[in-house]
Amino acid sequence: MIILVLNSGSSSVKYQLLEMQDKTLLASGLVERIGQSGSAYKHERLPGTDTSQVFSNEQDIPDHSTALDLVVKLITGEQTGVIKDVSSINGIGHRIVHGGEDFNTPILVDDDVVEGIRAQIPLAPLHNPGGLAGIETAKRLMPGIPNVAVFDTAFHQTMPPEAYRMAIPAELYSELKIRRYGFHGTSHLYVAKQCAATLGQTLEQTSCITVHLGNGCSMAAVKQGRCVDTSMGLTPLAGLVMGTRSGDVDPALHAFLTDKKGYSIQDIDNLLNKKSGLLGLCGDNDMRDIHARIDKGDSDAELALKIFCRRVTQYIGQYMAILDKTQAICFTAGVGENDERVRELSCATLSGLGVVLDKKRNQEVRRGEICEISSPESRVKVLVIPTNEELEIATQTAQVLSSS
Ligand SMILES: Nc1ncnc2c1ncn2[C@@H]1O[C@H](COP(=O)(O)OP(=O)(O)O)[C@@H](O)[C@H]1O
Ligand SMILES: CC(=O)OP(=O)(O)O
Ligand SMILES: [Mg+2]
Repeated sequence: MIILVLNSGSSSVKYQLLEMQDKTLLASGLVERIGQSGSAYKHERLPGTDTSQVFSNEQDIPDHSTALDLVVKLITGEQTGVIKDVSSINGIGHRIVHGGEDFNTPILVDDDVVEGIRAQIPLAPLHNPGGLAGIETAKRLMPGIPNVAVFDTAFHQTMPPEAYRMAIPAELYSELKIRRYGFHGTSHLYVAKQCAATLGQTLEQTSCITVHLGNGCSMAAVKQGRCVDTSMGLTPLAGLVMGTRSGDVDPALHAFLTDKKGYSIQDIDNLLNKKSGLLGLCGDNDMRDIHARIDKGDSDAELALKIFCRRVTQYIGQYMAILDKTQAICFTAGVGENDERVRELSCATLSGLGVVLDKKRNQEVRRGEICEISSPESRVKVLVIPTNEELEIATQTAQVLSSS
């Protein structure tokens, strides 16, 4: 079975083509800056093999439809391709960020599902439109091939009401479904499964904290394989400090800013989503640039790093307090997998909770591999686990297709 996975963002499409029998990656790539200047693609054929070939180019890519057209050309092209034509594809798996309360499992896309995804756009304005564009374009360019939607929110649907309800008037939940949803669920689930395998047990036997630190950052408390709490909320703005998102702030900030600066709701939304986080604190949002500045003695960059890591520490403490027994803390995604300083600082004050990092192991993490970075006396294992949202989406897509 051949599955195409599309992870459509607001201005990018990441894709993977996989042969599911042995989970071989046939091709992968990224189309970025869609609709902006400097749009470009990077495509890799048979990644990680001797014959691997990388193709890239800067070219005009005005919209998602053009981007997907390009993806189809790349995977079927004479030089770049790995299949003759799209009829070899058995199914297309789409990452959809917000599924609300309606979707707690992956689902075959029909008109009702499309409408359900559209209905959540107000709660994920940066993310859901790209996902929908991916589905609509796939239907047009690859008619007859089934589409499956895999939701970021699905894994978190097992949270109990005491985790997902907010302390605001109850009718706002019944009328508008205002509650915590949580995101990056596909990544949290994949990492929890990998954690279980690393500990030599089933997912149902596994209680761990998954720490996804990428562009967007979130954490999940996983008890016996099920999510019981997570840091993002109604939208992907809540919780941890992120590249450009504030994470948790005092809710009174909105009224105060309107009063003092005359900001509109839109202004504040934009401020907290796009101009805050690490970027707002120090003017840079890529952790690598922040370290380079700290190394030159920049105190704004240092403070931004400290605030970022302190929030991670606080959430780890919170989640250890609600899990009966935390077996492991798992760092993942761009920052979590690659940034030893963030991992060290985030765990620095946790020894009282039985979490002790081994400095050397933490520095010697090998890219792309699962590594244990806690010291032998640590009561809680600390692991670095590379995430693979696309593989998890492909696996779930294949399961839906096999059972439909
Ligand atoms: N070597 C590294 N050290 C620190 N941070 C890194 C490193 N490599 C990548 N990153 C960070 O990872 C982030 C992207 O993470 P990723 O999980 O790919 O995000 P997304 O999937 O949301 O685009 C970048 O913003 C960058 O700050
Ligand atoms: C939901 C979310 O924040 O996704 P990303 O990290 O891809 O922006
Ligand atoms: Mg991501």
